[in-house]
Amino acid sequence: MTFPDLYNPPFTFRVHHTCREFHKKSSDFMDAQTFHFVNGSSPLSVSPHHILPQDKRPNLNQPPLLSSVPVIDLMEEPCSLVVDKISKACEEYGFFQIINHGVPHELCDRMLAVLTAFFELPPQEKAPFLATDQTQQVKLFNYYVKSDGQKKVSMWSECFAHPWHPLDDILHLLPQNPPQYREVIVEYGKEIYVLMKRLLSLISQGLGLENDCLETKIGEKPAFRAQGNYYPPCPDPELTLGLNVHTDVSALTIVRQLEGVTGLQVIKDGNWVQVEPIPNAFVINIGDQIQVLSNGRFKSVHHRAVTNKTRKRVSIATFYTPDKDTIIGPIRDLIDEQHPPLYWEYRFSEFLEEFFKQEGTRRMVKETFELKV
Ligand SMILES: O=C(O)CCC(=O)C(=O)O
Ligand SMILES: [Fe+2]
Repeated sequence: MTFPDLYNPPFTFRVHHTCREFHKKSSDFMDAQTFHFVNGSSPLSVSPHHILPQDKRPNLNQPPLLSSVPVIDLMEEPCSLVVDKISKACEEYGFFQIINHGVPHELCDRMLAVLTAFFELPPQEKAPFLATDQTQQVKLFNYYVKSDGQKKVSMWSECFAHPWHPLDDILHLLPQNPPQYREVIVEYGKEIYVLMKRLLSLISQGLGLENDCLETKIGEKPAFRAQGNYYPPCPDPELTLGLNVHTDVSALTIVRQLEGVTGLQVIKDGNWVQVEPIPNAFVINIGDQIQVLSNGRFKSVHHRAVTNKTRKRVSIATFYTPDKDTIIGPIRDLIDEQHPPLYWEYRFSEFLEEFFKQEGTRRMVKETFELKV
């Protein structure tokens, strides 16, 4: 791969100067934000605001990653076998991939295509979506890591978040360009909704609970948030990350990743394991809330996205998360003398408060709610 002769720095927007019309006056969040467009350019070197301190770099030269996460065929018979495999994967990896899930392949391709087209619009066209406060329904933003001295290092990615279902009330807030964006996310959201419910049922059964137990515990008004992630080729993948090491705050996450490009990695026994992009598969991961509900039996595992020199990567994560007023704690049926509760019961808003407090760090949110036994 050769890069263009000219050094072409990523486009930077200081939100409160450039997009005054989106400025919400009293927002501290706003003053702290500088957004870095990383698309559309292939710089010869990584600019300083993307360079991680030594101890936070990905260290890609480690020995090759030997295993990948389990791949589960949802059509396999009998269904009890599928339940057992999911249960084992949730205990051992916190991640698995599914095939034969019933969501049309071409719809998923279209979803990633419109997302890519959106990210590849000129910066000026994306500027109206730049995040100005945490509560914004539709927002374009970068994740960052706080390095020593609290300096913010942006990840080598752009993220675009908005609800994925139901969309009637917010459709007008979603991009008009590319023109198919709205219809595709509506269609995709409907399919993911069915799949999400099916997975929650299988995971409940894997815990030995009633089919609808997890769905009921997560509550009647779950939040359906989607996050598109765009990782352009990076001149020096050793210096930066696409997404910092994290666990998902959700109950459950369904990720679709572009075929043919690796990047997602998961911690397994202290090593980073690559989640191979398999044609027409979804990556499923347990979020913090199911870890707590299952009393620690199913794991919400640290993962990250690394970059590469030659190929862009795109993914969309659809999260299923409790409403802020929902009370979350270990499910009573999973507690007995051998399995004492490992977590306090909390209101989900308390969890979120802690989550935002730890912004920019390698978060340890659920650990804050651990009961010390
Ligand atoms: O790009 C990926 O595959 C990872 C996405 C992810 O972990 C997230 O959005 O939380
Ligand atoms: Fe994630």
